Amino acid sequence: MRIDVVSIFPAYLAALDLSLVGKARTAGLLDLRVHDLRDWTTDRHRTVDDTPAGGGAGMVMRPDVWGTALDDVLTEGATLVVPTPSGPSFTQRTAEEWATRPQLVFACGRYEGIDARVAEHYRSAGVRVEEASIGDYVLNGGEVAALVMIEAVARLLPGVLGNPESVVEESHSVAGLLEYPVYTKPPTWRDLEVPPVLMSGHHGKVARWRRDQAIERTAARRPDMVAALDVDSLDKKDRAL
Ligand SMILES: COc1cccc(COC(=O)c2cn[nH]c2)c1
Repeated sequence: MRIDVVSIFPAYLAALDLSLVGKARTAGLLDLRVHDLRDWTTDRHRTVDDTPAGGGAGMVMRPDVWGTALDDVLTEGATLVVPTPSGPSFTQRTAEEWATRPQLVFACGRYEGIDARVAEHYRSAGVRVEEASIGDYVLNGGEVAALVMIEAVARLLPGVLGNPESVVEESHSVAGLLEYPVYTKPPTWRDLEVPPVLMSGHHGKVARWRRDQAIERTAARRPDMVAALDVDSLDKKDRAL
């Protein structure tokens, strides 16, 4: 998979050279390229923004500079991702879908955002354009959101994570449930005990306890997710436990 990030703060993306994503790059599993949007400016001041049409505070990123940059970066079958507070929520399902794409191009907006005609132009040119939000808050730019989404996608790529089982088991992957609480040694720590069932060696009981914990946690912390639960599939899995 190829991932490109276009930003006026390319240094922000240096974190991608570390750990998991860094290993995936050196192993050739991920072709990650970071670009400075200002490389596509033509004026002496390397201007990327201008005042908002219709007035109002702040600045808007110009369509012409973004257009020349994205024309150079987008390849056949690419998905253009625009991190923005006003996009649909990025979830584990989104990460799973994007992990199958040949190329993701992240357009990191700053200021008040990017001229809306950029997304409109590429959509009408047949490019898959996905505006995506990582949460209901406003950041100063899309770079941090791009880091979040790239990590969530990259770790799903075959060979990137040492231990593939841990991808399946974990939170938000099992039937839309939150993850159960985890424990390790020592069996007692500051008078707190590991739940005895986990020390029983009875795998069926452990699996059921974990399932029950995941359901309880989801109901307590994320009632919104309970509404979307596929109870039948839960039942089926429960009967198998
Ligand atoms: C492209 O237009 C804009 C405008 C304003 C801020 C940003 C940066 O993204 C976020 O703030 C964000 C992404 N998910 N949750 C918050 C982009």
